[in-house]
Amino acid sequence: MIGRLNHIAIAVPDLEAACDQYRNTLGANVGAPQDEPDHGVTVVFIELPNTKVELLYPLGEDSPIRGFLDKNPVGGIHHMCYEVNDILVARDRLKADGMRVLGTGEPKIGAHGKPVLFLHPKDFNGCLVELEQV
Ligand SMILES: CC[C@H](C(=O)O)C(=O)SCCNC(=O)CCNC(=O)[C@H](O)C(C)(C)COP(=O)(O)OP(=O)(O)OC[C@H]1O[C@@H](n2cnc3c(N)ncnc32)[C@H](O)[C@@H]1OP(=O)(O)O
Ligand SMILES: [Co+2]
Repeated sequence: MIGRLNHIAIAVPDLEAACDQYRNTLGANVGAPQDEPDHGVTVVFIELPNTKVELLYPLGEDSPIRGFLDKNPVGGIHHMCYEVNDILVARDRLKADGMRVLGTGEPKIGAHGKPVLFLHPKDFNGCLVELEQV
């Protein structure tokens, strides 16, 4: 069911500082910040040869990552995003297996303009999982 690793997301307390570090200290190809109000975050993608890093910063009062940053004030790995061919088939199969799909259970359009869903971290060894339909 899951395919390529699309990205690994890191929640950061200072987006500009994290971008500077990846660009200047790590010499990475750092994209421009994208506000994603429907998801309550500002994201920056860092293109790597074999996957992407997604830097996350809270956007708005109801950001779903605010609690994470309160618990992890220096930041931390927030989620892993795997690619799937059919997100509704994947969702229904995961629900049938008793996995918790977060939010309404309906996919939202993510930062790449593709449908995404999130699966509860407690069902995946403490790892928040995002699925993106490609
Ligand atoms: C623009 C879209 C972009 C893209 O790639 O396209 C994105 O990736 S958007 C990313 C931001 N959106 C989301 O993360 C949506 C899904 N996340 C959520 O719904 C929440 O973050 C949730 C429910 C996972 C956690 O919310 P919150 O921390 O407010 O709730 P709890 O305190 O009840 O947490 C429950 C339990 O889970 C632990 N937790 C929380 N976040 C994570 C995490 N990222 N990884 C692992 N574990 C996590 C939290 O510590 C609690 O554990 P407990 O032992 O009960 O204290
Ligand atoms: Co993501």
